[in-house]
Amino acid sequence: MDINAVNALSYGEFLEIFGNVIEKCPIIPAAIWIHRPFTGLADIEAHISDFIDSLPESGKEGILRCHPDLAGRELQSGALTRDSQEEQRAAGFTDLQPVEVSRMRSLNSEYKERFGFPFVICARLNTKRDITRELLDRLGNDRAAERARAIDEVKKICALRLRNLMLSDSTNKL
Ligand SMILES: NC(=O)N[C@H]1NC(=O)NC1=O
Repeated sequence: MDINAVNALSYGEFLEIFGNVIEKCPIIPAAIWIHRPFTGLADIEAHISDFIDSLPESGKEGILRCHPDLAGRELQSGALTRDSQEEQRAAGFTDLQPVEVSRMRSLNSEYKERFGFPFVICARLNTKRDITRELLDRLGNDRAAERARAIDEVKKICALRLRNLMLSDSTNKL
């Protein structure tokens, strides 16, 4: 789908296709709709990024809390969004040994206990080994630095989801 096709979508169609580029936060693509016509993929990405940056810290944490845990219960019960399911699979989280699942769960809990929001990382850009190492590393950050780091990861996830949508013929979904 090229940018002209994106600009020709109705509001409802746009949300149907781009509604989950930030996990479970359709209000974000809804909010940037006003900036149409977009000049390209980078323009959509920049509007989303600016919108997120304009939020108060509580709003940014709210976005983080919309993300499911990596290797969490939702993965096991099949309750993830399709995007998240594919990303977690790409990082190897669908093939974990029970001992690896327990390790991830306990690290996720420790992280959440420390920061009050879930650990977020762009799974497609990392292996499960990188992710465990990063989680341990990032546990040493202070809350403000960690919030900013996690939001950067949200933007990376968004960039890849947008690319996927633009490269696929998403209008077929309508
Ligand atoms: N917690 C977390 O990082 N979740 C995610 N990361 C990613 O790439 N997709 C997700 O759902």
